[in-house]
Amino acid sequence: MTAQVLDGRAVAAALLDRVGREVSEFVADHGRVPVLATVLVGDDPASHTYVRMKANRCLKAGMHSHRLTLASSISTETLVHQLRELSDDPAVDGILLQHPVPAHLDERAAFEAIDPAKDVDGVTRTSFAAMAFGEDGFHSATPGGIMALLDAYDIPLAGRHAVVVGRSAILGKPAGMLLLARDATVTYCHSRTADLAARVAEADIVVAAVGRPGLIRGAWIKPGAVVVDAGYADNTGDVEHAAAAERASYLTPVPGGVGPMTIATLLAQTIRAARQHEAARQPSVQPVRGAI
Ligand SMILES: NC(=O)C1=CN([C@@H]2O[C@H](COP(=O)(O)OP(=O)(O)OC[C@H]3O[C@@H](n4cnc5c(N)ncnc54)[C@H](OP(=O)(O)O)[C@@H]3O)[C@@H](O)[C@H]2O)C=CC1
Ligand SMILES: Nc1nc(=O)c2c([nH]1)NC[C@@H]1CN(c3ccc(C(=O)N[C@@H](CCC(=O)O)C(=O)O)cc3)C=[N+]21
Repeated sequence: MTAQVLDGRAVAAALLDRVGREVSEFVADHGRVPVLATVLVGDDPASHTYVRMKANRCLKAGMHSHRLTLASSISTETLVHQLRELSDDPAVDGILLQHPVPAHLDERAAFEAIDPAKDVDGVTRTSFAAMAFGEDGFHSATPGGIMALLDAYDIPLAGRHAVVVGRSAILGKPAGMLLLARDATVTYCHSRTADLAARVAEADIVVAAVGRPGLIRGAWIKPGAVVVDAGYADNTGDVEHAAAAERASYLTPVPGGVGPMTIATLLAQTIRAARQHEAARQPSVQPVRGAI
């Protein structure tokens, strides 16, 4: 058996078409273009590439991107201040702070300086709680993109054993929460997991989110399992692809799988934020002046 490819590029293109149409409607209705602010700290070339890709996609979808690049030597206070300014800026609809920030900075404090109404990358604790409780809110972009990709292929999740390898706040942990919300039985694995091979071998659905090429061996995959490879180190995933494709029912390629879905989800959430932003500006019920 050779696995069917989960074509993230194609599913993302369809999603971005829809976003483009929604942006045109938004511009017609409100006379302005939605704006995504991206914040990058330091000069890691890979991070620059991702941020540039996101900005290019914004333009293609008819949105503006406002790029802020900060020196790696800045303090947490400065970064928090910059993010609060963007949060308070009425011209900004969505904010993305590229992870990871340099190690001397408090990344959590920086994420929390993002107004949850503008948290289109789903990194704040408000967004995380909404994901965990199954409430309305912005999804963490990569896990949201993974769910949209699984749904595009009608892959059933309820009652299936999902094994998530990796537990970062922007990827592994929220991916498990979203799978749990869809009634999967979820196991998290991480750097202290005792027998990774045995845990992966039990999975009906594997989500690899580590950043170590080849960590997940093809021979570990249960025949018929669905394999989602979110790893992205040197343009390479975490899964040993050729061998996994012999056993999996579905497999995401790298590139062309989770990456494009992440960007499409980010932009879909940005147009949603812009609409909510406009709705909040025009309250349908006018306050009664002098009533109290
Ligand atoms: N395609 C896309 O859109 C995106 C791709 N990525 C990619 O996904 C990968 C992970 O990103 P991110 O979550 O930010 O990375 P982090 O470095 O923040 O987290 C990595 C996770 O992997 C775990 N881990 C490390 N080594 C092992 C091991 N030997 N066995 C099992 N688990 C291990 C860590 O465990 P512990 O917690 O114990 O340290 C940690 O939870 C990267 O390659 C990144 O580039 C990320 C975001 C978006
Ligand atoms: N706060 C935050 N949110 C993120 O979503 C986030 C982040 N930080 N830090 C870095 C990672 C990495 N990431 C990628 C997004 C798209 C592709 C992508 O679209 N890649 C193309 C390849 C593009 C090419 O190289 O030509 C693909 O997989 O097909 C890759 C990687 C988002 N990340």
